[in-house]
Amino acid sequence: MDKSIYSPNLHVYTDGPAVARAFADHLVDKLEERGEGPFFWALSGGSTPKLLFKLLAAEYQDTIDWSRLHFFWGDERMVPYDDAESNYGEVKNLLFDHVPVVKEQIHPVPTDLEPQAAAEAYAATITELLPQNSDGLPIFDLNMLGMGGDGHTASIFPDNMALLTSDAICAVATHPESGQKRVTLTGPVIDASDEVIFLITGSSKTLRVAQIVNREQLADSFPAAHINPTSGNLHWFLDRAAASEVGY
Ligand SMILES: O=C(O)[C@H](O)[C@@H](O)[C@H](O)[C@H](O)COP(=O)(O)O
Repeated sequence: MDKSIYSPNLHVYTDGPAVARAFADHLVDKLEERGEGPFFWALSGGSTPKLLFKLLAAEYQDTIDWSRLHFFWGDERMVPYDDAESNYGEVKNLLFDHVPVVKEQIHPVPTDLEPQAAAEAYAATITELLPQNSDGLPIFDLNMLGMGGDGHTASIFPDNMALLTSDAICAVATHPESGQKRVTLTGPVIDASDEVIFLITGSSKTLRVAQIVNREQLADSFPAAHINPTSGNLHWFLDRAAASEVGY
């Protein structure tokens, strides 16, 4: 990792709910800033996003013009949508069933297909709907990511760092412990996003966050440490627990 260029904008909040609220308010600001037109948002799975989806459903019904939003996923588990493991199913239960989203603007990974076919079909949808940059890569307006305890992000795991530089838009990944098949956006597509925001909370992430933000040697082995959007709009929304070993 080129230590001279990797420096996420850190935002530290009291706890998980405060991180979720900060993200929700940022989304409102981003939509206002854009004025009008479609807004392409890639969601992530994980625990902190659950807090966000519940908050949006409870308090942001009237604050957000839901008709502008197109929903995608940074990664998805290859399970049925009604499976407890489904990232899409999670958002449907916590958010989509409670706010006036436009059904046709929800673009889940087609997990009823075989993994490779699902990745190709999902990539075709993304290519069809999103604007592209000068490299022909789709531009998400906002890419929301988490970071696993092993430093993975989306479903780019430490044992498959090649996905960080893949020329595919989406790829099939395998969870290193469970063997679960996933579809994930690749590193170059994530880095083509107009803005990338990591939501990282809890003491289980303290060491990893410190290793990456303090640019310790080990950082190179964590996929999350390599996400660096060409826009420069890289933000880490942390709670105090996750940020407690960051050297300012
Ligand atoms: O599908 C997934 O599992 C997520 O996309 C994954 O990348 C997640 O963001 C991290 O594992 C962090 O999850 P937590 O926030 O629950 O620690």
